[in-house]
Amino acid sequence: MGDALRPYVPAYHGVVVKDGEHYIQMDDLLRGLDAPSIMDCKMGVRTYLEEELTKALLKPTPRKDMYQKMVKVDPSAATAEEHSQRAVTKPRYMQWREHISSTASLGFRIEGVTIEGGAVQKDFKQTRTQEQIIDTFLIFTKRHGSILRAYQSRLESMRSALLESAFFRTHEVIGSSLLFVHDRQGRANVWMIDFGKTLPAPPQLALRHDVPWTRGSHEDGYLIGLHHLTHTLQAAQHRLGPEEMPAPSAP
Ligand SMILES: Nc1ncnc2c1ncn2[C@@H]1O[C@H](COP(=O)(O)OP(=O)(O)OP(=O)(O)O)[C@@H](O)[C@H]1O
Ligand SMILES: O=P(O)(O)O[C@@H]1[C@H](O)[C@H](O)[C@@H](OP(=O)(O)O)[C@H](OP(=O)(O)O)[C@H]1O
Repeated sequence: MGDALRPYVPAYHGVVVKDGEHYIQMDDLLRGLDAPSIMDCKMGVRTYLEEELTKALLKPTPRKDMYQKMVKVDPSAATAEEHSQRAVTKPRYMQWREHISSTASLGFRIEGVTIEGGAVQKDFKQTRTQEQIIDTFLIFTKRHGSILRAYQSRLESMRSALLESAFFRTHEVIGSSLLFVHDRQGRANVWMIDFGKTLPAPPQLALRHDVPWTRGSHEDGYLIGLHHLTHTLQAAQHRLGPEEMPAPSAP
């Protein structure tokens, strides 16, 4: 693709068929890195497609697995009816997930973290406040200001590319992630991944990506998330103290 986003996504190498299954081939973003640390942040204020909501309203499909996941976190979250059915619909579950995490308020949430090749930590369902997210970034980067700065700078240039991108202008980006990757040598980068629920927006709509979603608007709030994520990285650097701050610019 010749789009402005090209430098921010892993290169695509076509589809291969193996044992009857189709696989997308793409660049391995971890290749050549020394004990990489990885954080996956799911972007946007909404994490389900409008068509999933329409389907659920027309024909509600009870999801027992989602009810179980919900009451495991908070038994009081389900309504009396949901308790009696021991099931919830998918949009109901997804909206609840958005509100207990930072998705609804900040437009992104932490999904998973791996530090230097260790086990994947996925216990971020209730990580909601900026303070909690700053703490997670400080642990993830082991308080290295240079890595936090590199991440912030990459997000700033990504924002410019998003504003230029014809693809972004015309697509609703749902459930996509930013993958933060750094290694022991201090290499740090951020990539856009997971476009499984990225769809062309209806042609009559001009998507802004920086306004809250209302039903039928197809807005995803991607730029709301990017804004808060960038500010969170900046706030994390302020927490490091003067010795880790960037050199002040000349007056
Ligand atoms: N190009 C890549 N190079 C290296 N690792 C990657 C790459 N793409 C994805 N990953 C890793 O795989 C994880 C899952 O990726 P992705 O979300 O795109 O897949 P998925 O099949 O949609 O999985 P899920 O259903 O869990 O979201 C990411 O969090 C990341 O750790
Ligand atoms: O993170 P959780 O709390 O485990 O919840 C899952 C998560 O929200 C996934 O994004 C979603 O897949 P999609 O994004 O593909 O919809 C999945 O739906 P699913 O169970 O219908 O796959 C949910 O179960």
